[in-house]
Amino acid sequence: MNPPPPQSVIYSQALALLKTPQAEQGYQMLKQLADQGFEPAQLRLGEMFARGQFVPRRADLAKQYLNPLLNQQSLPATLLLSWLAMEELDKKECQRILNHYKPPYHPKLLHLMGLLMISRAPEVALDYFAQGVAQLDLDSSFAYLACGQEFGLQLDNKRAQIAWQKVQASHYPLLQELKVDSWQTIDKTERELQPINLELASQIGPSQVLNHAPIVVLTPNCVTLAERAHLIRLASPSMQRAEVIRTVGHNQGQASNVRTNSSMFLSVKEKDVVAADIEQRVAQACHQPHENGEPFNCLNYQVGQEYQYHFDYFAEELASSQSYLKFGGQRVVTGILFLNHVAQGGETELPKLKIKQSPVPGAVLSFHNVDELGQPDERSLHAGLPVIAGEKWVATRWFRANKRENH
Ligand SMILES: O=C(O)CCC(=O)C(=O)O
Ligand SMILES: [Fe+2]
Repeated sequence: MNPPPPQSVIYSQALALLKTPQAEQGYQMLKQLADQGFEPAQLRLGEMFARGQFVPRRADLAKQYLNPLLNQQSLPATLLLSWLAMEELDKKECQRILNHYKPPYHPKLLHLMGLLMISRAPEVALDYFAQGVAQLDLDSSFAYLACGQEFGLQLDNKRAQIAWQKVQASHYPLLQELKVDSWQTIDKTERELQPINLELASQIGPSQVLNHAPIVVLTPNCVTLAERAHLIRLASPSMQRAEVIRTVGHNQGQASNVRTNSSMFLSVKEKDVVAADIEQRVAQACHQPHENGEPFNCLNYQVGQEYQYHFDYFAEELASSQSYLKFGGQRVVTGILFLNHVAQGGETELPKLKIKQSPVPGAVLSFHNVDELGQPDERSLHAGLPVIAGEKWVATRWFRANKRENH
C-alpha cells in the first residue's frame, strides 16, 4: 500500500480545490490538516474566516485557528489577530497580541506598531520606526522622517540619512510633504523599545463648527502625516474609476460622469490594524458609533476630476436603495477625512449652507444627510469640486442609522 501523501501535498491540493466547484471538499481537507496541527493550514483557515474568503466571515473561528500560532511568533497570525481585536474595539487585546511577539521584530511589524503609537506617544513611535530604518524598511523610513517633522522630535543623524536616501529613491505617497531642512538631528544612542500601550489618551480636535443647523463640523488633527501616507499606500493598488451607487437614470454600480475620480472601499481584503484604528478616530470625530460605519471609501482626484453635486443618502423611492437600507439603514452622517494638501481646487462644497471647505490634511469634515426625524435632508447637497492643480486624496466614512451586520 502506498503511504499517504505528505501534508504539504494535501495542502496544495486543498488550496487548488477552493477555487473550483469542489471548494467544499478543499475546505474539509484544510480543516482536517488544521485539526492535525499543520500550521500553514491553520493560518490559511484563520485568514479565510477573518476576511470572509470562500467562507462566511467568522471572527471567533479565525481566532480559534490563529491564536495557537502566536506562540510560534507567526507574523501573519499576529497581524490578523491584532486587526480583529482593533475592529472589535478591544485595544487591551490588541496590545496583548502585539506584545506577545518578541524581538527581533519584522520591519512590517515595527512600522505598524509605530503607527499605532504615533498619535498616542510619538516619541515611543519614533523608536519603533528607527529600528525599521536600521533594517532598511521603506515604510518605516518615511514614517521616521514624518514623525520627527510633525512632532518636532530629534532624529539620529545616521538614521535620518539612511531614511532619506531610501524614500527619495521611491515614489512614496506624500513624499513632497517632507521638508528636508526641518529635521533636528543629533547623534543618539539606541533606546529600548517600550511595550505597546494603546490606552494612552489620543487627542482629537478641538472641532470647528462651520454651520449650526444642520450641524457641519471640521475636526483637525485626527490623523498624522505618516498615517495618511499609509492609508494612501493601502488604497492605491485597488483604485479604480469611481462607481456611484445611486444616480437617477444610471444603473447601480455603473461608472458615471457625476463622478470622474477613482475610488475603492478599504474593506476586509485591504484593511489592517492601523486602518481599523483610524476608522475609530473618524467615528469619534463624527460622534457616531464605530459599529454603524461603513469601511473607508478612498477617493483620488487628478487634475480636472470632480464629484458633482449629489446626496449621500439612499433615495427611498429607488428600488435599488432597498437592498442597501436593509443592512444598517440610512446613511445618516458623512465623515470625509482629508489625506493630503491640494495645491488648488478640490474643495468640498455644501452650496445650500454656503460652505466651501479646502482640504485640511488630517482633518475630518462631518455633516448630517438626514434631518431630526431621520428623513433625507436636501440641505446636505454637496460636491467635490474639480482639482485645478495637484491631486486630491480623501477617505470617506458613511455612518448608518443602525449597526451594520455584514461589515
Ligand atoms: O471629495 C469630496 O470632497 C467629496 C466626497 C464625497 O462627497 C463622498 O465621498 O461622498
Ligand atoms: Fe458625498
